[in-house]
Amino acid sequence: MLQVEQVSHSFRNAGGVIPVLKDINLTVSAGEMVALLGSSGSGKSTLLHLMAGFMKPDTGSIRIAGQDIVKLSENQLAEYRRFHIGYIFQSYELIPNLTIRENVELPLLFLRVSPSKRKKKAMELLAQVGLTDKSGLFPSQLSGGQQQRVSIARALITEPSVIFADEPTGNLDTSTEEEVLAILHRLNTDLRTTFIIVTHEAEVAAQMGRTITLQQGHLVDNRQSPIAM
Ligand SMILES: Nc1ncnc2c1ncn2[C@@H]1O[C@H](COP(=O)(O)OP(=O)(O)OP(=O)(O)O)[C@@H](O)[C@H]1O
Repeated sequence: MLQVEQVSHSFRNAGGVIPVLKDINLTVSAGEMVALLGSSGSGKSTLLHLMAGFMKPDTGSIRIAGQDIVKLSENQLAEYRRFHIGYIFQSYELIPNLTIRENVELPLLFLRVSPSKRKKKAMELLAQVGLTDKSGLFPSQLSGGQQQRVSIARALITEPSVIFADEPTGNLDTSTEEEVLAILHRLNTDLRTTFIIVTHEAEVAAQMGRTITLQQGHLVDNRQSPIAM
């Protein structure tokens, strides 16, 4: 469902050109849970941003469900992201003055879904992540792990075929990390959502079905996890 072919990318700044990704090739099948592992600065977030359509690579193609997103115009890409892609940030990125339910509903507001349908769907997803009783609270009234569960519900509300997550448990303690990873696994099993998760923790990567390792912008390893759940 996701094919990255010969993707290279550089950043330009006052000091010159910084090559960040070099000739990346990878394929992810529908329903997989994949970890992107690598040391700091190896290019994980850059690759995730390219695959999620936040920016375009210098060269190469990125096909999601057959569509090369590199070829889309900015408007088409924004539209594509709204319908097909979910994104989970390390720092949750919830809107502080909206309630938990309103935060989860937000992607559907942009898709002009009616208020009653938005509310129903948001409450269903909040139930799935165990937060029904928190729906009327504001983000600051929730713990970090609860806020990340809200952001998972928000990412799922458009029923995207793939969810990209950048260090989704990076701000959480170990037991809360386990809870959040368990929710991602359950959603993967129940909804067959594909997850691509950036992490620098080998223990998190070991819980995914496959681990792709980057080193200084090169893909150096791509293997099934021996102990994947
Ligand atoms: N907007 C930018 N402009 C210039 N250089 C950038 C930019 N974004 C990232 N880089 C550089 O690209 C390289 C890869 O960055 P990236 O954030 O993809 O790495 P990462 O593996 O996700 O690291 P970390 O684990 O620390 O988040 C780094 O050397 C970084 O300094």
